[in-house]
Formats: sequence, structure tokens, C-alpha cells
Amino acid sequence: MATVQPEDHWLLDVEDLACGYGSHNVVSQINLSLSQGDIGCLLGPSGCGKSTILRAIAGFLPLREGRINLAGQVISLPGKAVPPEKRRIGMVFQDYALFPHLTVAENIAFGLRGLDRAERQQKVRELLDLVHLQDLADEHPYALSGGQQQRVALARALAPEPTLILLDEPFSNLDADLRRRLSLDVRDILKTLGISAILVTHDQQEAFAMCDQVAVLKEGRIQQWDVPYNLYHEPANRFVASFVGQGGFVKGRALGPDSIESELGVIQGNRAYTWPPGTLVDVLIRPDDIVYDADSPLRPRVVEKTFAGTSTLYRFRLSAETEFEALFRSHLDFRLGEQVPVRVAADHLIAFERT
Ligand SMILES: Nc1ncnc2c1ncn2[C@@H]1O[C@H](COP(=O)(O)OP(=O)(O)OP(=O)(O)O)[C@@H](O)[C@H]1O
Repeated sequence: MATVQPEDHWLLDVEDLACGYGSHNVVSQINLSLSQGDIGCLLGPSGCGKSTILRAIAGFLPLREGRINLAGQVISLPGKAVPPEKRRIGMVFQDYALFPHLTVAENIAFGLRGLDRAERQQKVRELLDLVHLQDLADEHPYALSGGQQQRVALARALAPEPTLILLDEPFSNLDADLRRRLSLDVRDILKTLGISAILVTHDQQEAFAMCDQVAVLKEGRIQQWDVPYNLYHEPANRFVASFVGQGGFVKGRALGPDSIESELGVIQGNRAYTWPPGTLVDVLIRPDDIVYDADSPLRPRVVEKTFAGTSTLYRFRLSAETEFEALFRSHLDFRLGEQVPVRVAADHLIAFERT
């Protein structure tokens, strides 16, 4: 298919993609671009279309609109597509999908059919080293833990030296601790090799820890494609603000471009809004925006308390219509019903006009 113009520097460039099943589009107006070596993420609630986009990139689902470019080549257009096996895209799935009758080494060697025996053995050794499974080369998958099986699946996907790796909820069968460690290991491995990847997940901590750019999806549309820091501190809309990170909204009234009057006092930030004074708004309050201050006249009541080891998440009620959360180090220990002096200490002022 046609080669993309040289000025197109993206490794992966998805433009105005729409696709779906049966009569309706499941995703549309999807635009995202990845540089060589970057890890992107599709993050969103169940059914929002994450796997559908991944299938379109892998070549398993035809495009209804738009275009996908990979490494300077157009790989998908409506009615035209490079077949999946010719895309140089590796895939890792939630259920590992290893061949049960093959050993670890044989599973990894599966994708290396073009090489002679010595080259294949050498390559398998390198990959086993990379995923730290040197000692398990002759084991069968059933003798391995979930985390080890997923490392084998990653090594197998990396063996043919793909241009891009697609990871579809690869850690969801693992417990929380292993999930966290393996996601960081996988990031290290991909970064060492300089291989680009797209991760599908509904776990925002995993997305933040592992990815350079994240697309937050809702009902088949990207709400924001951005670096994790901006998603958290500069959410593009109310959905992203609520979906990413913890927190809730408190009613307020604009005093000026960067200050809002609310039941929690006047909240000021580093953002200039264009709305006129008096506009009714909802202000986003993150749990880390609230600090304990013995001198504060603001004394909300504790209505919920979740102990999490080093910290405790409190839910406070200030009035019938104002509740918010706060995260305190756990030595600040308050009882349910207790009134606690707090104040807002936020430098990012995120607010949306009340509709
Ligand atoms: N093969 C299919 N045929 C018809 N509809 C499908 C098919 N696969 C998915 N869908 C529908 O498309 C929508 C998006 O599905 P998709 O699997 O892309 O979502 P997802 O965000 O990956 O969800 P999850 O996190 O639950 O895996 C859903 O409404 C789903 O029911």
C-alpha cells in the first residue's frame, strides 16, 4: 500500500478511525499518534471500545472510516488492509495463550521459523535472559506461575522483532502486587529494546505507571489523549476528571478567571478561565488537595474512613450538599462523626461550568 510522506514522523498514526460490528460504529473519530519507543494506553470503562481499537490496529477488524499508518506505511483504509500477519505487530493477551504442549523455549521459538537452528537457539537464550526466565527454558507452561507465563508470552511476541506490541489487559489475571511489579518490568523491557506498545487496561494506576501517553475513552470516543500528569491535573472534561484519579465536585461561583468561591472558602489556582464573574461552576477537589490545619475554621464531619496502611482516605461532609475526600497520613487518626479542621491547598484549579 501507499507509503506515507517523509514528514510523517510517527511510528503509529491513527487518523479519524471508525469501526464496529453489525450496523453500528462502536468507536469513531479516533485520533492518536505514537513516537518510536513510546508506550501508549487505551484506558476506559468496560465496553467503551478499547479492544475494538486494538483489533483494528492488529488488522482483525476492517475500518469504516479513517486510516492507520505504521512505520511509514498505510496499513488500513476502508476496504483495504495489510493482513495481520504482514503488519509486524506482536500481541500479548490476558490469558497468555501459550501452547501447553511446548516448553518455554519452544513457545518463544515458535515465531522464529525463518532462522536456522543455531540462530534460533541464540535468540531464544537472549529473550529468556531479557524476561529473566533462563532457568525455566525446559518447563511447560502449566508448571509456571501466572506472572512467569505472561513473561513467556511477552518473549514470544518480541521474538520476531515486531514494530509494535499490543498488550490486551495482560495483567488482569494477576494479583495486585505482581501486577504492579510485572507492569514495571514490562515497561523496562520495552524501553530497553526501544519497542513501541499499546496497552489496553481499565486500571488507571497501571496506565500511569507504565505508559507515556494515555487515551481516556468513553462510549467509543477519545475524551483526552495526553501524558498521565495532564490527565490528572488538566482533565479536558468532567468525565476525565472523574474517571482519572480520585475526587469529587463541590459547587462554586466564579469570582475571577483564577478564583472560585465555594463552601470550602475561596479556591485559587494556576489556570485562567474565561467565564464572567458569578458563573456557577463545579470545582474538582482531589483527596490530596485537602490538608489538616488545626487553625482552620472549616470543620467538616468524617462520614467514611478507609484505612490503607501508610494513609487513610476520609470522606467528609460539610453540609447536605457538600462532601469531599481527603487523604491523610495514617497517624492522623480521626473517628467517624468527628469534626476535623481542614483547608484546601490546591494549586491546580479544575472547574467546569455547571449545566
Ligand atoms: N464481536 C463482536 N460483535 C458484536 N459486538 C461486539 C463484538 N465485540 C465487542 N462488541 C461490542 O462492542 C463494544 C465495545 O467492546 P470492546 O470489547 O471493544 O470494549 P472494551 O472497552 O475492550 O471492554 P472490556 O474492558 O470489557 O474488554 C461493546 O458494546 C461490545 O458488546
